[in-house]
Amino acid sequence: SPDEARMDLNPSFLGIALRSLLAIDLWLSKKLGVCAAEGAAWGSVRPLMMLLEVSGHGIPWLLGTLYCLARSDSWAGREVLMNLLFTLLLDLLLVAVIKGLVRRRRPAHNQMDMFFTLSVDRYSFPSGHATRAALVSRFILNHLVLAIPLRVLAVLWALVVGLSRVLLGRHNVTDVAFGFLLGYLQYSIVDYCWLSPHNAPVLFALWSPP
Ligand SMILES: CC(C)=CCC/C(C)=C/CC/C(C)=C/CC/C(C)=C/COP(=O)(O)O
Repeated sequence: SPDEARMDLNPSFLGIALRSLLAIDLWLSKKLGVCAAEGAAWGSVRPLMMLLEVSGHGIPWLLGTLYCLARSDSWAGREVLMNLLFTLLLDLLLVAVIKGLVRRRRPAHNQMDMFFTLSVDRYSFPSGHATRAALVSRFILNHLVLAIPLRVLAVLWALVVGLSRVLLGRHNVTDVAFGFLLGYLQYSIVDYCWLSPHNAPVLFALWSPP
């Protein structure tokens, strides 16, 4: 119809801005994917990036939290760990739903050699490592009493995990940027819905101290 033709010929400012952002994103992400393969410009740093990948993977965080929960002998410790577990599971669910809805393909230069992935992890938006890094870092800063250097380290770790996703070629810059934002917001949700023996007594009765 004439109306549709007019819309095609006069794309909105938002449409142009989004398309430009995506073009810059693809161009920048390709340039930054310097560890995407052994033979890439920074291929020798790839093992270090893979180590960062493991440090932000869901499996070690879930198993580590479950292990600490099983060993915890205080109510306060169990409460924090139970909420961390809830946070990690909520994050997996939310990222899987968004990845499944958006279905953005991973960058062409990525090698799909990640360990232990879910089927939705063939998609790249948002970066699950970035969401986890942001929320775990915020969780740690808010619930552990740490010296300043360790607090700085927690923030640096999250930033470096996010950066490593782009350097490895796993993600575009916008996947990681949105991942950070989502992880940050998810922490606010968890803080708001904080589980305690008062509002979830059954859950805590399951994990009575040994
Ligand atoms: C152990 C418990 C309590 C539950 C297990 C729940 C479950 C289904 C865990 C799966 C964990 C898993 C395989 C996570 C995938 C992590 C990953 C590779 C994400 C991709 O990150 P991205 O940054 O590349 O998007």
